[in-house]
Formats: sequence, C-alpha cells, structure tokens
Amino acid sequence: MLKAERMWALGAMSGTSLDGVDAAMVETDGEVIFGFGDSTYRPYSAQEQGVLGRALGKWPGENVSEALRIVQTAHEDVLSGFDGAALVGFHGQTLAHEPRGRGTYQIGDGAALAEALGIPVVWDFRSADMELGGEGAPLAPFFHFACARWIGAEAPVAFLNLGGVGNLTWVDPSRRAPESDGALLAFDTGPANAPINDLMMARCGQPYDKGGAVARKGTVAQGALELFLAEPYFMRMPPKSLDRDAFKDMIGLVGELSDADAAATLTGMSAAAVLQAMEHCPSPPERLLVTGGGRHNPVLMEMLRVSLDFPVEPVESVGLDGDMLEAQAFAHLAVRVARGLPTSCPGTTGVRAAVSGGTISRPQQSKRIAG
Ligand SMILES: Nc1ncnc2c1ncn2[C@@H]1O[C@H](COP(=O)(O)OP(=O)(O)OP(=O)(O)O)[C@@H](O)[C@H]1O
Ligand SMILES: CC(=O)N[C@H]1[C@@H]2OC[C@@H](O2)[C@@H](O)[C@@H]1O[C@H](C)C(=O)O
Repeated sequence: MLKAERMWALGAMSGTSLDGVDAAMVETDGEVIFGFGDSTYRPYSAQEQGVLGRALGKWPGENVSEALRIVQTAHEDVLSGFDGAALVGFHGQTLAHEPRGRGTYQIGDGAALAEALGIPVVWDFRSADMELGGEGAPLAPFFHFACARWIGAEAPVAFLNLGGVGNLTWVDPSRRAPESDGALLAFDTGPANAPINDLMMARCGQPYDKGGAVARKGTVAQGALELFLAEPYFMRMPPKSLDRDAFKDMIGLVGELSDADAAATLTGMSAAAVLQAMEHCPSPPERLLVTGGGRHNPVLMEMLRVSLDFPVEPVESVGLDGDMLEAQAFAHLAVRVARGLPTSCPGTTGVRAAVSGGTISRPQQSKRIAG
C-alpha cells in the first residue's frame, strides 16, 4: 500500500453508448481531489461503433478480437497524448454485464497498455467486487463522495449519470469516508439514453435525439409508461445494476407509435425510472447534479425538474465537467487501488464488505512515451 501521496492520475472510460473514449487527468491522493487537469475525447468512427455494437453481449471465450483491437488502439492513441501521469485508470469497454449470472465483462488489456505507455495501469475494476457478492457496478460513487467534498457540500447531494444506462449516487458528505455506514447509496436507475438512441437509429438513421427535438414534438403514451414501470427492477431494493440492453424490449412498447410519440415515451420512461429511484434515497438530496450526455437533452431534464422539488442542475453548475466525470472517476479510483483503499462497499454495489478492486500492471520495459 502506498502512503497518502497526491499525484496526477489519468483515467479513461469507454461508455455503454459506444460513442468514444473519454480521458482526463485528476490530481488526487485517492481521498481528496486537489485539482482537475487536461481532458480529451476520441470518438469511435461509425465503422468502429458497428464492430463494438456487434460485440455487445459476448462473453470471454467468444471471438471479440476485432473489438478488442479497436478499444486497445483507441486508448493507446488517446492516452499517449498526455504528459505527467503517475498512474492510469483503464476501465475498458463493457460488453456484457449480468451481476446475478455470468458476471461482468470489460474488454481491454491493461498489461499491454502499461507496456505501450510506460506507466502503471490499473484495470479490471469490477471483478473483485463481484467475487465478494457485489453487483460490480456502479463504481463512480466513491469518486462522487470526493466530488461532494470538493464542491463543499455539507448536506446530502445526489449525482445522476444519464449515459446509456442511468445511475444515481446519493452522498452524505458529512460521513468520515465513502465506505462509512450511511455515506453512500448508489445503483442503476434504469435505461437512460440507450433505448432513445436505438429508436433514433432504427427509425430516423440518427445516433441520438439531439436536443430532444423529436421527443419534444410528441406525447408520452401513458399505457406504455405504466407497462414499463411495472417492471420488477424498479421495486427491487438497491444496490442493483443493469446491462446496457436489459431493457431492449421496451422499444417494442412504443412500436405502434409515431416517431415523435415513441421518442417522447422512451424519454418519459427514462425520467420515470429516475423518479422511482429517488424514492429509494435515505433522504431528499439538497440538489440533483446531472452528468453524462443526457443532461444535454432538455426534454429529459424538464421532465425531471417538473416532478422533483429540489434543484436539478447539470454538474457544471458546481464547476464539474459532466462529459469527463466517469473518466475522472477511474483516475481517482486507480489511486485508491494503488493505496489499497476500498473502491466499493455494501451501499454502492451490495458487496459483502468494502473491497479494493482493480489489478495493477506495471511496464516491464523502461520504454516511456509519455512524461
Ligand atoms: N445534445 C444532446 N441531446 C440529446 N442527447 C444527447 C446530447 N448529447 C448527448 N446526448 C446523449 O448522451 C449519450 C452519450 O452519453 P454518455 O457519453 O454519458 O454515455 P456513456 O458514458 O457512453 O454511457 P454510460 O455512462 O452508460 O457508460 C448520447 O448517446 C446521447 O444519447
Ligand atoms: C457494467 C458497466 O459498465 N456499467 C456502467 C454502465 O454505465 C452507467 C452504469 O451502467 C454504471 O453502472 C456503469 O458505469 C459507471 C461508470 C460506474 O461504474 O459508475
């Protein structure tokens, strides 16, 4: 275990919406955030997205070599452009996630990345948690705890990530540490952008509903919304997590609707899932801070605002970067792993006891292309 030492760490995340790789630098000792540094984004081309999309749902033993090569090359390219990182946190690309079944599967080879970059790489963040009975996700909550302190919050706040899937973290920043009893409650809320994107691609040949423009013209079909909310997942007590495609069938619920009504209804479903999730929080948060691409969808944001009686704001309102929060999370978590500090606990993943996940791969050769 390293002693508490602040360092610049570089984190990288390739999210479930398959849009690209985010990378960001954070100065941290794994507990306190001292500052945020450079960040960048490397989109996947349409051809790369196609390969990754076809690899979704595959498990170890199945052939994903082309997808792996894309993920590996994209990360090497983007991460080699940074200077001064002592450590890299490499999430990889989730292909499948079945917490109560076959486990979780992220592709990306941290040992090869450490060789290519010439710096230690922390990876395989989710396995240890699952081995101890956890969901393996979400993992950003330990970083959200540090963010709540960084923004100076004294009362509970909540972070909502609207990515392909939605996830919510309720934080009580007055607790001593993120693993302390009652400091964190976190779980996946339900589908967020993934079904909207799938609908837009199938019906309009567009990757997403930019600005909620299509949904804005439609009306939410109440019958379909009620069928969606009858899904047992919403009643289940957290922690709980989801595969990107766990709600793939919900597209069928809007199959008969016009494009606008279908988009409005799927957007309404994503919002309703968040409202259900808020019911599970120990107390209403002071504010709901929204991160991830869905914060750019004004229809989705408005649906949340009209139903919640505390402010719903993008994380930019407190000086954070909503496009980079997940990449920053894996930078921060990498330092926690290097120090042997926990990265998940019963309140975030349902793991039996707080656990420090992740594997550290150090470069064997002294080759250095960064720093
Ligand atoms: N201007 C916009 N209008 C509407 N939706 C948007 C806009 N910008 C981004 N999005 C949505 O956000 C998605 C990308 O979100 P994000 O990058 O947070 O996902 P991710 O990190 O891949 O997912 P996850 O957090 O589940 O791993 C896009 O696919 C799109 O659906
Ligand atoms: C298995 C997996 O990759 N899950 C992702 C996904 O995307 C959002 C949500 O579902 C969350 O559970 C998680 O990512 C974030 C970064 C997390 O672990 O906190």
